[in-house]
Amino acid sequence: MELLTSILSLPVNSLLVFTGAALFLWYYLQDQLSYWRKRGVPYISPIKCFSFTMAQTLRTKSVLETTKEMYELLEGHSYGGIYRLFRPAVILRDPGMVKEWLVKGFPSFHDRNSPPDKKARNLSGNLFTLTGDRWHTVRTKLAPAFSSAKLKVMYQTLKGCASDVNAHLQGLCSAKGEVEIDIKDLVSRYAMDVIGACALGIQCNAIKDPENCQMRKAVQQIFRINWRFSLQILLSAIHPKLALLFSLSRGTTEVTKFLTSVTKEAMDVKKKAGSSRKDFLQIMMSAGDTEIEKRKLKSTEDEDFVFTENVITSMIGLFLSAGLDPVATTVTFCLYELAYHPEIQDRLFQEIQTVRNECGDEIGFEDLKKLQYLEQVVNETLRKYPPAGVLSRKCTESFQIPDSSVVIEKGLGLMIPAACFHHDPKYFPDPERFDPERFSKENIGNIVPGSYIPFGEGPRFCIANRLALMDVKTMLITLVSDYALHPCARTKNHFEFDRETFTLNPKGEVWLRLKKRN
Ligand code: HEM
Repeated sequence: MELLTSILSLPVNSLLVFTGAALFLWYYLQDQLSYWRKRGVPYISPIKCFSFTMAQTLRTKSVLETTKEMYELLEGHSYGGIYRLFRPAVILRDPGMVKEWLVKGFPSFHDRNSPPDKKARNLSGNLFTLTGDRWHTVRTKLAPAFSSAKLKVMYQTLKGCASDVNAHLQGLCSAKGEVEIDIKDLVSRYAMDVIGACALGIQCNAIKDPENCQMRKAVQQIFRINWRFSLQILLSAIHPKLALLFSLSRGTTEVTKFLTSVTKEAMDVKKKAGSSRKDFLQIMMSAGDTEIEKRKLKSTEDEDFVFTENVITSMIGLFLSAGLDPVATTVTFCLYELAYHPEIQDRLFQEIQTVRNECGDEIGFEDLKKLQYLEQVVNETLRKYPPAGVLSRKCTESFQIPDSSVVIEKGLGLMIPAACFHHDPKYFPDPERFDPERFSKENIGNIVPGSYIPFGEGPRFCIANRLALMDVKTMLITLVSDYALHPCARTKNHFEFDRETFTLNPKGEVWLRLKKRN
């Protein structure tokens, strides 16, 4: 009543403007929210979608949980329409279509949904978020950093970190021959040392001196869903550029400052010392120099210059965070499953022993290929616990859905629910069972194409998938070779997942008993 009285007391001009704005908003919302109904596409109601968006923003549900609900609501359809607040988007439900859309249809789904920030502020200008030609330039320059020759060199770094872990565990086990340990913490420290060396060429000492490892504390923040990130998602659902207007992005100011100063320091050291180490930072610095030379740019301030310090820092932030959490959680989930499946653990141990005996104790880079069962165990871990369970794209060029008259319009978002495929009994019977046999030589051919995509699909698949697998495998070999893994009194018999992380993460500590093998 009070509102009505105040509206009626407004001057006529204001009333007209107010009514016009209200009518426009009403028409706009009506139009937007009937988008899928008008096109005859199966869809989830705007109200239901609104509840999902709010649950994600308030973190009462994770992105994965809401995606699973959407997947179930669209049962029986190959794809469906959803709404991110007022903006229509599409969810792909048929794995058979993944290649068609992400590989053949790449020009139409070239970019991710992240709002483009040309200045790459606040860790926002990395390969994951870059769009168009800038993404292409950076991806092309960085691809050789993951060649077999480069991986072989990195393998030595990984082995060096493995010896540190071994020495650390030997110390812990010296009294009783066994130790109860938060394996998530141990593995994350191991992963930090590896990626610090590969990305920046520095020693993080997370195994030897975890308390003073500022780097791990900072990098762990990057994949955390803080209020800035939730707000960014909400604002970009209203309009992609709104989030930029408020200069919001994943990194907090402190993390950005910390990484900017560490990266700058490492760059200065390299410039002075003329380092020949081919870590990721060195590769990007050289790419920047070549770019300036080739394009005869006067300065790095040129607005088309790609490898700016902001882009390099953002890339370092991405490499460090991707090398830390997804790798560490994959190893943690795997060790946990092995502790509960002694028969799988024994078979894996036997395989490692056989290969070790064949190659004179030290498993070399080329020998990794011989560990077929290890490959199956890792694949099954990534099926059951995919670190990045939902892939996203943005429609960059209108796309006609094959064998249909429906056209996906430029600007619409696309979601590919990888984790839902991995857990759908239609593609993986009894999906909660940990069963590496699904990936045996006999069975792997039966996997429905597109239903197993832990590293994504198409030209934007994970650039570092081979490094990630090598990293995960080396950690598993190190631990399984010398220690038998068991649950202990502090081990929880099921996982609760952390809703505040961008990637799949077990909430809290993961305790196991490690018993030294003879
Ligand atoms: C087990 C570990 C990892 C998993 C499961 C994983 C998974 C993924 C997935 C699903 C994507 C999105 C792919 C798509 O949209 O199609 C991705 C992208 C990416 N990942 Fe990984 N990743 C892992 C480790 C790493 C590591 C260690 C690095 C770097 C050192 C890394 C760097 C990247 C980059 C740069 C992209 C963006 C690629 C582009 O858009 O061109 N990832 N990753």
